[in-house]
Amino acid sequence: MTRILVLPGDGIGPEVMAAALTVFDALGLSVELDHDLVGGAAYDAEGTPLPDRVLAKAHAADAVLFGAVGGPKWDGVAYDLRPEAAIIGLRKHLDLFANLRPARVFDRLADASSLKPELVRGLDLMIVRESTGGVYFGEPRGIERLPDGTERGVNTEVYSTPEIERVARVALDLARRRQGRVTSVDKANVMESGLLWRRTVQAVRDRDFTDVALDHLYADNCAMQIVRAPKQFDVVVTGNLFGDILSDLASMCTGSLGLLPSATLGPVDADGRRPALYEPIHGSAPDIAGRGVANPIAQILSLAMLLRWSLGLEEPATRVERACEAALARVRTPDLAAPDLPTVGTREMADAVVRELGL
Ligand SMILES: NC(=O)C1=CN([C@@H]2O[C@H](COP(=O)(O)OP(=O)(O)OC[C@H]3O[C@@H](n4cnc5c(N)ncnc54)[C@H](O)[C@@H]3O)[C@@H](O)[C@H]2O)C=CC1
Ligand SMILES: CC(C)CC(=O)C(=O)O
Ligand SMILES: [Mg+2]
Repeated sequence: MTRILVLPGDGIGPEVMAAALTVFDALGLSVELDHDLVGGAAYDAEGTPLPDRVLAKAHAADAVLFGAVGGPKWDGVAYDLRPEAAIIGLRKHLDLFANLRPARVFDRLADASSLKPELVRGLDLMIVRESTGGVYFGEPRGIERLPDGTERGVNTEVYSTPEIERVARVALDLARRRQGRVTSVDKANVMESGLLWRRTVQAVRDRDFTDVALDHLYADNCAMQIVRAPKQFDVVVTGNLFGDILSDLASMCTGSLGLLPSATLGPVDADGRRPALYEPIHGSAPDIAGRGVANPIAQILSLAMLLRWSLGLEEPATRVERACEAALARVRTPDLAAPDLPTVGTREMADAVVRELGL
């Protein structure tokens, strides 16, 4: 039987996960769920944010549904034991190199964006973020004490040709099934890793994807362009750090960070299996955790991506997405509060989605 590993994590993670599972239950699919600890919850219980047991289950599962990890409680913990090491570790161990972060504006939510409705209405932007390399993983790293008693913090941005090629292929291939345009984002003007990024993406396009239009932007300009005219973009492909930042930025085109799901995909193996993890792009939101007010839509849409990408269940995936849009036309969590609509909590939002599933 198909098996999904469910890892709620910390802060609002368990709250939005419970909401997504309410929707999952309502679909009545014959899929087995296995729940386990990750992040700060696992660190507190077992002294490690990513127990070997959980990693083994993640390898064996058909897909992982992940909530969020982290929080101020663990600020003093060493990086390799911090809650965030769980998501970084899962990406690395499962070789989940392509993090797909779609920012779509639901018609009824165009007014909820921080930008003018006409700038965002109809927006369908796909950010493809490389997620197993770059400065989050590069060596050397650390904080060292210098002879004069001051300290120096070091992180290293590293990308190799194969790492860039494989994520470029994912982005170019996706564009083929969309509007046929990719924008590659780097800082080639000041960073050698960026120059290699730019040359390599261009070479992949020129060799195998001549039907796809490719252009290049510096990351600072791209951030400005996303706010100025987001609809100019189709697929954006970029490294780990820029993709992390630009996707949070893009979320506000849609109205809230609480709306953006993601899929993180690994390489397809000889048996046609592809490791994959699905999670909202937001974090554990400690400032609102425990109050039952978090927006669960990003987590629910992550479930929809899982159904489509890992289980091939296109129809239920589309049904969940449509139900989210319909529910948002009726009720809102506080992050998207509208004067003419009732403001509800996480659980009520999930119930509203279930009501719209049309089962
Ligand atoms: N993949 C993961 O597990 C991630 C973990 N983190 C971790 O999460 C913790 C908090 O990080 P922050 O910088 O505060 O980022 P965050 O994404 O958790 O929150 C940023 C802001 O957005 C709001 N927000 C986020 N999700 C929301 C939702 N579903 N509904 C309504 N409002 C929402 C929060 O209340 C907060 O004001 C840190 O420990 C960080 O390392 C951050 C990003 C991703
Ligand atoms: C722990 C961080 C790298 C997570 C994050 O901000 C993200 O993946 O968006
Ligand atoms: Mg982030």
